Amino acid sequence: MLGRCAARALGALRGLREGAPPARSPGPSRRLLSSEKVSEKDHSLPKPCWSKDMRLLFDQFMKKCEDGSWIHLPSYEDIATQRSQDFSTFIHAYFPTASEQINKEKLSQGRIFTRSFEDGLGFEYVMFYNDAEKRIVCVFQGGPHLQGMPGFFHGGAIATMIDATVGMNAIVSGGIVMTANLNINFKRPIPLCSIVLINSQLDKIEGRKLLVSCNVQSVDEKILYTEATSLFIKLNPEKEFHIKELVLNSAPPA
Ligand SMILES: CCCCCCCCCC(=O)SCCNC(=O)CCNC(=O)[C@H](O)C(C)(C)COP(=O)(O)OP(=O)(O)OC[C@H]1O[C@@H](n2cnc3c(N)ncnc32)[C@H](O)[C@@H]1OP(=O)(O)O
Repeated sequence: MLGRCAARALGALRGLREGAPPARSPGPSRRLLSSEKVSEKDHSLPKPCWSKDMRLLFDQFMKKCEDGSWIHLPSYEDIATQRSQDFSTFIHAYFPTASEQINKEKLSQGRIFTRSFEDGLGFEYVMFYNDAEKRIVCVFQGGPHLQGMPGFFHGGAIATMIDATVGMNAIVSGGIVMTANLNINFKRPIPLCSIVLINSQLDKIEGRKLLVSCNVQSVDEKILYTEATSLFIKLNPEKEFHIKELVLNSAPPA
């Protein structure tokens, strides 16, 4: 019951952004003009580069969203710099010395790393959040530019997707957080261009610390590729930020 209420509340938050695609029936993304600096395209919706299996998994999870137990998380190229100035301001105020060293001219070109590749070549993924269970499942299809050893994914690419998934779980559960520690056991190499499931779970919150674990499995769950544990530190223990809303409605303004 509580879980459903939370899911409805999250769903309501989604609706705050004008033109946000509804959770149950995602619409097509608006075509970009070449002059636009930041794309409004929701990269977590089906694209031509998605394989049949990726599309099938997306449809299965969207079905699970229908009763509100799971929530589809949209994903854009930019979150902080365009959509929420106060988010950037907070982060820069938390790290004043590091902030001074940022090249402000380059800042406007900032993009979320996992969304900076051409469609199909890098990270294609979609995340679904279960509020009652504090879980995120990420369906990940890595492209050919993520190669490490010939024919397999680069370990750094896997680590990146793990960090993005457990990080999103920590953000949705705890607010503004940063990765303090990430431990990864690579148990089996992941064939290049395959689709895997990244299952993350919030294990514990201890004051400012959030512990999140995850595994990476084949779609049929027969192969356990990777296991990881992580520690996130909450930066805003007192200050309430609309970070959940920001994540769920993270499109830059039109
Ligand atoms: C929306 C799209 C986003 C998608 C998700 C993306 C997720 C990606 C997230 C990232 O990759 S973040 C980038 C990588 N991380 C960093 O650059 C963080 C660098 N580290 C820091 O800036 C600071 O160490 C940090 C902010 C994490 C903590 O510094 P603080 O000064 O705020 O906290 P402090 O050092 O006082 O530590 C608070 C508590 O955490 C504990 N702690 C901190 N770091 C720890 C550590 N590494 N291991 C164990 N414990 C640690 C520390 O001992 C202490 O425990 P107690 O409260 O019990 O005394």
